[in-house]
Amino acid sequence: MTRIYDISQTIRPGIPVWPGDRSFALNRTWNIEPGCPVNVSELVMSTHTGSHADSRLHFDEQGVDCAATPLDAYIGPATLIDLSAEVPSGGLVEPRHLEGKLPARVERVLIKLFDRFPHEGWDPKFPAMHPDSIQLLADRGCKLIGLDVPSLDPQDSKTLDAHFKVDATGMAILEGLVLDNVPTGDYELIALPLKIEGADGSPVRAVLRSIP
Ligand SMILES: Nc1ccccc1C(=O)C[C@H](N)C(=O)O
Ligand SMILES: [Zn+2]
Ligand SMILES: [Zn+2]
Repeated sequence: MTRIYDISQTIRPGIPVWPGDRSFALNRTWNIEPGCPVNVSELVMSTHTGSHADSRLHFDEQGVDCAATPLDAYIGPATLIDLSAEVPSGGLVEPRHLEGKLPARVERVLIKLFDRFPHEGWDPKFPAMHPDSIQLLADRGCKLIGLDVPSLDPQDSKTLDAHFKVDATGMAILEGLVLDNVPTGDYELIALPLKIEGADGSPVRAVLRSIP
């Protein structure tokens, strides 16, 4: 019997977003009433709201958008590890944190960095990735990195060292996952970005399916 773990944030009014970014809104544009058989709404949101995928366009003006991003990285075997006790607030995931926790080859890695996901708040000191850790993952064959924190890089980064190292290694990026209450181990990941032309990021409905 396989089990599905929903590792997605609930997109809702008031969902915490990157400081200064667009708040989420769901606005009703049509209402069921005489002469109108349907309710229809519009979404107003940052492309980096909640659990999302970055496209290369997010940090590279010449990068591909979500509509042109290859999908193979977003479906398939993934390994979830928990570094929330090892990496301090404001710290970086260093290669030494990964060496004892990952096999020699790994296709996709999800890393839990929050002790408890801050559903109602924003932690500006969220842990992030050292670029050398990205290289270590790439050397082990990794083609997707997923985190529970809002960015691969620290909130105050202006150089985006981890993003550019990911770019150089061709890895796909998921951020803002909710990895609480999921046992560490091996799963099938399904987390497809929407096919939005021109988008630098896209919300995903990310799930992990247990492997029988
Ligand atoms: N909304 C923003 C506005 C300005 C600067 C960064 C963001 C981010 O969301 C960070 C993004 N999630 C990232 O890929 O690191
Ligand atoms: Zn992002
Ligand atoms: Zn990012």
